[in-house]
Amino acid sequence: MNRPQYSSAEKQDNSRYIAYRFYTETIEVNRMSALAFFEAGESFYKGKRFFWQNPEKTFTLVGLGHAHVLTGANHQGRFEDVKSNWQSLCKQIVNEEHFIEPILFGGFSFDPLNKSKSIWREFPEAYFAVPTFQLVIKNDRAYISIHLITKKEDTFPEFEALRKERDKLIHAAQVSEPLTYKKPEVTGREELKKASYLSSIDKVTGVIKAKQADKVVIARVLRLDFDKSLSASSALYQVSKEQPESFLFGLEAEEQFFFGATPERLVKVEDRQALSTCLAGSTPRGKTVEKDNELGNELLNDRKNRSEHQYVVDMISKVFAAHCREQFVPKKPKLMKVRDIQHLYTPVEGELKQGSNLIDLVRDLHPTPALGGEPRQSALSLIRQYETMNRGFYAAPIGWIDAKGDGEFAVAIRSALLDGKEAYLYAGGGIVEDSTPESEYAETWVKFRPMLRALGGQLSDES
Ligand SMILES: C=C(O[C@H]1C=CC=C(C(=O)O)[C@@H]1O)C(=O)O
Repeated sequence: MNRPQYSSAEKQDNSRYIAYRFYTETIEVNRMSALAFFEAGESFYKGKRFFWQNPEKTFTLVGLGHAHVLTGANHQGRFEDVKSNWQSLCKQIVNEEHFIEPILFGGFSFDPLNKSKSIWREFPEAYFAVPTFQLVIKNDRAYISIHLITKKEDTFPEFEALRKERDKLIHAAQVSEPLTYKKPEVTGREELKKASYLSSIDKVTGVIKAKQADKVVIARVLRLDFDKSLSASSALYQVSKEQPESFLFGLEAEEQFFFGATPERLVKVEDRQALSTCLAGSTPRGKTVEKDNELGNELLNDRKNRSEHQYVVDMISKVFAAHCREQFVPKKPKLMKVRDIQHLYTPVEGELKQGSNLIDLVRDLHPTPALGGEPRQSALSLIRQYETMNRGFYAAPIGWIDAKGDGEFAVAIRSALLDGKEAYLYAGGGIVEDSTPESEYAETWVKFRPMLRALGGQLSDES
């Protein structure tokens, strides 16, 4: 794979420093379908696109093409590298007056120290891009920015060509028929390493009983086969129809596409106000209002789920205490109800201290005990030992940061990796002392549902 390594905004070139220049130009356009804009990039920017929409639908982001890529293979410093390279790049922004900030979008892998065989061949430990064309829809208004990051002095012809290209993309997105795609046809399904998943739950509960850890999140993979390759646009279309109340995300890396509909915010920063969400402890939705409320109340009062949840609240509160001046943590969780599942949910808020930024929070929060466990390091080594797979970008931070430092990262759960005619779906759950393989297995079926619905897979009766 021929991908640039970490690139900093200033590099030594012929023994003198030549700075990158970061040109950005934004126009406001008539509101258009973000998916249609994503689709408009199919011919020329395939493999270099991303999509993001927050659950409130107040912020939608699409990127086409790469003005600059930051990737990483330096697991110890991957967060720092992304942070400092982005800050250096932002210092090179030429146009002081830009009413829409340029955005860096991407994610990190779950655990770079996991050396299990990986199907995530196009996704390095950190993979971020500044798009060439950036669509932002916020407050019901749409903006398209062109980004050009170059060392060249004379960029006028290049920029003119990009303006023409931008206008073609806008036109294509605006005049296209409303997107509709048929549900894909699943031709096969395999629960990968099911037996070892079930026995890992037994082993991990044993380790927890022996007091070597308090909580460990164990996940598994389901593979779906199709008769033809699915397009990234059709996958996003299906997921946006099926899961409107979650974060929707999609990240292309050459011919692989990682996408999902996650209810879990890792952290958001806006004007130095930080917000995180503790989400752990789950039960299915009931078929009737009465049953739904009954299940919800049971969850709120269930000792096992409350203890799983509390580990997350304690850890996130600790990280916020280190990075925020004041923090606000409600004493008791509430319920978050999404289409297929209800969770215990506690929001944590604070105001960033001088010197801390969004990427520092991402670095220190990942993985929370909702995806790793408690204590973190023991949980991670137990996951490496027992999970027998490589999570890639599943359960890891995915999101964006702008040139001002505002941004938002979600936890990439309820997600799948599309790879040609195959899709790999991921789901896991928090294991504590009294977890059982049967109930954990059933819970993973509930967590597979968002992606099964999107990809046309049969929902299991076991859930
Ligand atoms: C690991 C997953 O969910 C986590 C997030 C919310 C609730 C969870 C739970 O109840 O176990 C998990 O910690 C997943 O969806 O794959």
